[in-house]
Amino acid sequence: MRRRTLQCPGFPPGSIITALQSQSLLFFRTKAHRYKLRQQDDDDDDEEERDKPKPAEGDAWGRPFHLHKGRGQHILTNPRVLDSIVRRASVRPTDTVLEIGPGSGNLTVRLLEAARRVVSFEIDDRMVDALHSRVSQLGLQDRLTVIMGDALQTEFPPFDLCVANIPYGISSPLIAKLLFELGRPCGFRSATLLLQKEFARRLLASPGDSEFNRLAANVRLVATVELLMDVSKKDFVPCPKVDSSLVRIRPRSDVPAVDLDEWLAFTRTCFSKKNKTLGAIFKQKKKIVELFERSRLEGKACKVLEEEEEEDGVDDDDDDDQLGTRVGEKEAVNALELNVLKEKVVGILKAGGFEDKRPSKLSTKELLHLLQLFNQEGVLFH
Ligand SMILES: C[S@@+](CC[C@H](N)C(=O)[O-])C[C@H]1O[C@@H](n2cnc3c(N)ncnc32)[C@H](O)[C@@H]1O
Repeated sequence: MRRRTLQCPGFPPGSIITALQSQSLLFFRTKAHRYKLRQQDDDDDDEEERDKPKPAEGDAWGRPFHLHKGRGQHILTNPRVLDSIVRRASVRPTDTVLEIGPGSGNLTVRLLEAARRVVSFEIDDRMVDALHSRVSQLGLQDRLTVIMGDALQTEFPPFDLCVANIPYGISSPLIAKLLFELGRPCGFRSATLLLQKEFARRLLASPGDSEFNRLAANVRLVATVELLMDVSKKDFVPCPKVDSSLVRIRPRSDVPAVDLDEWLAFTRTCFSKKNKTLGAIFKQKKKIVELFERSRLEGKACKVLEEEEEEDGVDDDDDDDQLGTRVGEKEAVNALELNVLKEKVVGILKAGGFEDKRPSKLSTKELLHLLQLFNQEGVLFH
């Protein structure tokens, strides 16, 4: 049977990389060489051995290996870029580094050389095995802890820096986890992450920029973001469709005193239609109902009805007619309360001068001010 195989740096001879089953020749640079990747048939093994490119990275795999695009398995193979990531991450010899998605370990081995220890989260058990073998061969195993599992679902241990070429599919929730779920202060100096270029641009956007969105607004509240370098898609195997950017995210030490859950729920509402005016967003019935359900007004409205029910001796055994009346009463009260809430919300927006403004143009200070105005009037988002 003819089977397609592909040689590439970071993989042992004979590795099967299904994501790369194209007939074309692929080229990419390494520090010293420009390696040629060539698809060959298995029955050309002898020729393959002769012609095979020297792996750019040490590796320990001795068995076929399929890369899963769905898990973002694009291996960064350019040693220049890998070295640069570690350098720009400013790793200190005393640091514990958190790495998400070590894959075959191209970045991990460099981090291990620079840091005191590395804790890596990897979801793919085949990668974990390969990483363990590779790191053991280098004698660096004592400084590496690999946690097998989904990085989003597993608690992070304390760490000084996060440095990672992450699977791009988890960029948003991972950044949210790093910045909003580790408590205050976060306890780490910075996260140096390789991200999809377009995603990185959104993260770097300022209010008024077309890319500015809820994620950028949330991140700006608690961190600063800087662009370190762009990385070509040609530096990965298999070659993804998109280019990448390395960014550094630094948690702020001066985070405004705001309930972060309340802030996140508030920006979710504000940015639900980022190019509409806040007046248009908050006048939507759906939004008012959501606010009604969450705000204290709901508590009050329901309480009134519950008290009435207690006084009337209404209980679960009431017949359907009585229940129907009750439901009708409840709906009427709810409709009234909804109108009151809508007027209140519009009044707050008008008084603060926000009715005609668009969320994508508001600074953190302005958003915080609006949230404060809402909260002062008892309108809660969380
Ligand atoms: C883009 S590759 C990076 C590999 C390596 N760091 C490199 O630079 O070549 C992403 C890695 O993350 C792993 N991964 C995907 N989803 C994950 C998750 N939710 N938690 C932990 N690891 C994950 C994949 O199996 C893959 O090894």
